[in-house]
Amino acid sequence: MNPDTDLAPAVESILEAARERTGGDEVVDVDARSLPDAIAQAEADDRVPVIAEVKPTSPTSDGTRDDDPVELAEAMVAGGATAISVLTEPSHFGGSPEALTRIREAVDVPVLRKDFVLREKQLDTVEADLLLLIVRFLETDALEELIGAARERGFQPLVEVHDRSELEAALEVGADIIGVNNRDLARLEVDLETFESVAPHAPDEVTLIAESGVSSPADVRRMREAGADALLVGSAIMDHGAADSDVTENTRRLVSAETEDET
Ligand SMILES: O=P(O)(O)OC[C@@H](O)[C@@H](O)c1c[nH]c2ccccc12
Repeated sequence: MNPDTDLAPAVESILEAARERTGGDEVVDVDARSLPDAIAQAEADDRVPVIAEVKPTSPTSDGTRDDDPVELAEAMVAGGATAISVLTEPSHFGGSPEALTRIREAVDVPVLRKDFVLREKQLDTVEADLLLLIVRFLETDALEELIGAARERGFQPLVEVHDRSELEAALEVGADIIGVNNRDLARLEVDLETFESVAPHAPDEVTLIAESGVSSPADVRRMREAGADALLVGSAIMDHGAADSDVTENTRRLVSAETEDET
């Protein structure tokens, strides 16, 4: 959309690092686990569909968790997570493609690769079920090409938007899994109203995900009432400030937000 304008300094430096990174040489061929199927299964079990994120740290988190990523992912699945998101960005999020590969071997839910993908070459690093593409960083033509290239390799593209015009751009190029990021990439502030204002403009057949800033069962219910098919939650589950925080319990609390009346 407006590549590289008005971004927070941390985001600028992440993009700079991403431009330097290339993927592997072997074109991957993924047999993807379906996110819509996993969401339907969660709904059938009365679990709120939560995509729990393994994020060792971030530019906005108040600490770093150096737990084994596989143990974290398994703890999230034990808490009822529908899918796992894994940050593979190394410079600001403490992530790695290897961690994702190990997690995908260890769990049987869909796994999202969360990174700053700018070029097709970056797609060939690692097999994942879903691949994040961020509209903000990509011209429409590049977005369309990357969606095609991702699908050719078997990935389900999850296209991230932040406002209505980005949503229109995503729909125009055929995105069918769309995440609305409540965090803006200019000031890095979170506002759940972002999802509420964008969601009504998405057609029903799109799988719509509320991303970022969901920290309590009340937030979960608020996003679900606004039309979220699933929620993407990192910080509230990782709880970076508390190294011994129970990731399974943190996940379960959000997953059961519609069946237990905790606030
Ligand atoms: O930790 P939170 O506020 O629950 O947010 C998770 C996830 O939405 C966030 O990590 C995220 C959303 N879009 C991104 C793009 C790149 C890196 C990270 C992200």
